[in-house]
Amino acid sequence: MTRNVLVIGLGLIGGSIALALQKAPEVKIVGYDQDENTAKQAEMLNVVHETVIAPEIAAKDADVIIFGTPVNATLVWLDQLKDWQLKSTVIITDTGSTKKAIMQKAAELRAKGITFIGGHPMAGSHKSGILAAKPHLFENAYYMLTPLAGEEIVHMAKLESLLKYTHAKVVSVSAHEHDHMTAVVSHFPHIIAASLVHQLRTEDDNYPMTRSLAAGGFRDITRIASSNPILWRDITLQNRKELLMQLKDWQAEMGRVQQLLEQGEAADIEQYFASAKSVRDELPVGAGAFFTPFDLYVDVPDYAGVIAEVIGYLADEAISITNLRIVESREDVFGVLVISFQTEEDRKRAANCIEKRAKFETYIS
Ligand SMILES: NC(=O)C1=CN([C@@H]2O[C@H](COP(=O)(O)OP(=O)(O)OC[C@H]3O[C@@H](n4cnc5c(N)ncnc54)[C@H](O)[C@@H]3O)[C@@H](O)[C@H]2O)C=CC1
Ligand SMILES: O=C(O)C(=O)Cc1ccc(O)cc1
Repeated sequence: MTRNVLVIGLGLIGGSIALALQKAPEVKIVGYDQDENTAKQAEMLNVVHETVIAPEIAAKDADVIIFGTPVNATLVWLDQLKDWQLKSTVIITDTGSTKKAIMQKAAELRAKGITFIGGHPMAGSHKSGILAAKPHLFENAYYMLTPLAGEEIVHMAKLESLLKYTHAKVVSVSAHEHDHMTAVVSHFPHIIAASLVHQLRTEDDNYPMTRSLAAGGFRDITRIASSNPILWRDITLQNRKELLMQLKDWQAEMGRVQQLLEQGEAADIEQYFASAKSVRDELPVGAGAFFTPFDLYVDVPDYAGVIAEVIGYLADEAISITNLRIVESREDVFGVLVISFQTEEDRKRAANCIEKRAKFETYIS
């Protein structure tokens, strides 16, 4: 029997979910986006099977409804859908980066007999919009569910039987655990990235050249400052309490750094970096990664056609790539070519192939 899925909000995440779920058998995916142009593109690019001009039109036939909207917009919809005509068996979920406020609304929905299970795929990018959507975005990433206490197992099973087509690792946590952990690894780092960019901007008057030197490390650590400001405004507002606690810890940490600098003890400063390095080096690779997990760095000399040469070797061995970019971190003759793969296996094969055939050094960041 056909499962009707309604996706509301067809940007990076809603679009990627819709594309991934098209691999499920007997699923019809209907989409809605408040932006008409996005809705048109969703149809043209076959991200969904069809679109509707108002979500309540498709909601009455939906077996599953998924919100891919910014978290404040989701709260507004959750209020409105209390008056929609819905199947008694419908499962409603979202993809939002915050969970506490959304699960408070879920409790109100439960009181009306409507099932809402919070969801958050821990994969994405600083890019937004439907054109950035891809079916494999969530592969190998954690997909957190935040059911209300006492949620029925059959409801969870129904949702999970669909989400398995994202090939993500589905785990359940409480809304509080969710908002605490994501504040640490995702939301607070966005604030730090934005603040570093603001700090760079203050250099413009006296040292305008500083910007041109912002390569390599600075670009890496501030990539997420290029994310959609509306999305991050809403996430920050909804997770304000956790973020204020993170900020307090950060200020204490900076106090520790200030002391290290004032004391100027080489061994203590080295230890500070060494202990951070050992924790960073032990972080799991590939699991729960936010961006392309399987990047391979290739040291390539600067001559015409070098990229085509490397890609040619990979094509010869039928190793498919998902992305390609140059990191402009060096001013000398060597650049760093970063090639992304879908799996660890592909990355290993590519490293062997490039080292053997091109004799260029490769490494993993
Ligand atoms: N960007 C990321 O990497 C990740 C984002 N998320 C969460 O996923 C959700 C969507 O984020 P993205 O896809 O990145 O954003 P996006 O900006 O790419 O897409 C959002 C879409 O929702 C539409 N929209 C906005 N307000 C709407 C409304 N009131 N009704 C209907 N449609 C509306 C927009 O037109 C747009 O197409 C957010 O809740 C975000 O917190 C979750 C994981 C990763
Ligand atoms: O691009 C990145 O590294 C991200 O941080 C993507 C991201 C954004 C929001 C989320 O809730 C989860 C992941």
